Amino acid sequence: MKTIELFGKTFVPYISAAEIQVQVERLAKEIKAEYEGKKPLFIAILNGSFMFASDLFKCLDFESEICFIKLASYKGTKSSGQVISAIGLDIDVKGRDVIVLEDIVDTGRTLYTFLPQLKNQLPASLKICTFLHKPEATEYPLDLQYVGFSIPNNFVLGYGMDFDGYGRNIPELYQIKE
Ligand SMILES: O=P(O)(O)OC[C@H]1O[C@H](OP(=O)(O)OP(=O)(O)O)[C@H](O)[C@@H]1O
Ligand SMILES: Nc1nc2[nH]cnc2c(=O)[nH]1
Repeated sequence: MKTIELFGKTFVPYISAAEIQVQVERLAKEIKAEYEGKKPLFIAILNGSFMFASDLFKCLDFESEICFIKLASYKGTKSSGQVISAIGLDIDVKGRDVIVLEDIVDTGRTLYTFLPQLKNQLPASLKICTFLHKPEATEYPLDLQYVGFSIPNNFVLGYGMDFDGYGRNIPELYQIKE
């Protein structure tokens, strides 16, 4: 793996594609042990999760469903603060065993704001599976049941994650060089 230059920033190799695959397979095994026979519904949050969701889903050799949604955030009224709405959630989640798929939990704000909306739709169960977690950066309390890697609070690039729109297609993970 070589160094990558993007918009004046330097990124250095961090986690190889082979190491990623090992953790994806480990997560798939853990999920299978808990969900086989339950026909779970995976809800992957676009854009960043597309590569992780694809790799994970390929490893799940039992009946499961997946859909991809986009979260749009906008300022609500003064009293309601930030509002996040889900675009593309066209499957009824009521009574379903739902697993939300994320590429990264950083501050935790995205999921902390969005999960109550999913809970309102009364899934049978609701868990989070995230490829990356930055524990030092997380300000919002979240129960993360499945985590690929816990990483330090440095900006990462690749494996679906971008810097100003670019770098999502890199099959391994890079870290910013400070
Ligand atoms: O825990 P948080 O601090 O809320 O950060 C995590 C969120 O940030 C990224 O999404 P982003 O908004 O960059 O959109 P993208 O997936 O389209 O790149 C990532 O995919 C998570 O959804
Ligand atoms: N690309 C990228 N997107 C993020 N979104 C939240 N944290 C990160 C990060 O470290 N890298």
